[in-house]
Order: sequence, then structure tokens, then C-alpha cells
Amino acid sequence: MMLHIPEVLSREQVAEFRRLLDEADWADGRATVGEQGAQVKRNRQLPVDGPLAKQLGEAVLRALYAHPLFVSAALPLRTVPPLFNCYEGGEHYGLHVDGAIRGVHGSHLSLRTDLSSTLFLCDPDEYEGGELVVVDTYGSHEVKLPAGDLILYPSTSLHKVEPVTRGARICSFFWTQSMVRDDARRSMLFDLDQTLQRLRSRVGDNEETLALTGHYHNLLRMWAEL
Ligand SMILES: O=C(O)CCC(=O)C(=O)O
Ligand SMILES: [Fe+2]
Repeated sequence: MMLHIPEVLSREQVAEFRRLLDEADWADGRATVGEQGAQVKRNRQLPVDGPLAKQLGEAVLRALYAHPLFVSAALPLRTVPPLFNCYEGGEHYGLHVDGAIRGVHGSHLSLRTDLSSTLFLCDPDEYEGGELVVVDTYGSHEVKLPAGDLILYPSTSLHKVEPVTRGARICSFFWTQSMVRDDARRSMLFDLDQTLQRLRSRVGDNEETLALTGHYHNLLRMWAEL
């Protein structure tokens, strides 16, 4: 399931991020990628262990875990410290798949990449090109979102970033291990949760909504791995 999650960061937060990122020193993006990705990756990133990446990464995680739509859709167990990238002057990232396991920088922890996220920090009219293209069984999907919005997609998908031919595209990107590794099961839980919330806001709480809430939790109990 691919999901657009609006307003993970407010306009004020985005402006503050941009002010800090505009003064940042960017490094070659190939520092954090495997052999296959390195052949097609042409962009720049904030050094993972730098103070700015840590400060902004923590702010992204706080916003993310407080966002009900992200929590409902991702059922996150843990998320790597967010990274930040920049593409300009024709920079791009060719078709690739994200590695299945990622180490967490500065620790002995690793996680399984179930979900990939790109959080846009520029508005679409600030740059030309730079679409994130995600390929799945239903075809290929082009994504370019307002600053502050996030796209969540299964890490199993092939994807690429088109060349940026004008301006600069600045984003945060990261991977999440979900409590429910199977995309189909996670999508069903998300649909059930969202439908139930809409139903409760329409008819209030009753015997049936209580029973459905029970089914949601019992399915989650059956499928969650912690
Ligand atoms: O910049 C993006 O939107 C995605 C980056 C990406 O696919 C990656 O770093 O693996
Ligand atoms: Fe990727």
C-alpha cells in the first residue's frame, strides 16, 4: 500500500528546517548505499552522524510518531534515524530496491525495512523534475508532494527519483520496521481501523463498534511481532 500522509511537519517547522538545511554541508549520497544503488545514485546527503542530521532527524521522528495516520498505516516497531538528501543540477537516483536490512548508525541495532518514506521539504513549484516513481504490481506511480507531506510505500517496490532540472529538491527519507511485516495484512488493519473511526464518528459507540474494535485488536494480536 502506498499512502500520502499530509502535514507531518507544519509550515513553520518546514521553514525552520529549510533555514538550517540551506547552510548545511552536503556530502556524496553514495556513502550510505550498497553496490547496486551506488551505480545509479547521484545526489547529496547530510552526513549521518552530523549534529544537524541528528537534531532534525529527532524532530521528524517526534512528528511522525505523533501522527495518527502514520501510526495506523505503518504500525511502526522502529524507524532508522531519518536521513536528508538534496538533488539539483540534473542529479537523480536510478531504479533500485532498498536493502532488506539496515544498521542503525552508531549502534549495534539493525532493522528490517518494511516501509520506505520520503518527507518532502520543498514545494513542487520550487523545482522541475525530481518525481519519486514507485513501481508496483498496479503500474508506476509518480509522487511529488507539498512541503511537510510524506509518502509511505512498501520497501519491496522498485523506485527511482527523476533528474532535477531546475531548482533543488530537499527531502528527508528513512525506513521503518513494522510490527506487521506483511503488506496485505497491514493494509487490511489500516482499512479496518480507518473505517471503524469513521463509523464511530458517524454513529457513536455501540455494541457493533465495540465488537469490531475487538476484531481489530485480536487480528493485531495475531499478526504483530515485537
Ligand atoms: O529521495 C527520495 O525520495 C528517495 C531516496 C531513495 O530512494 C533512497 O535513498 O533509497
Ligand atoms: Fe530507495
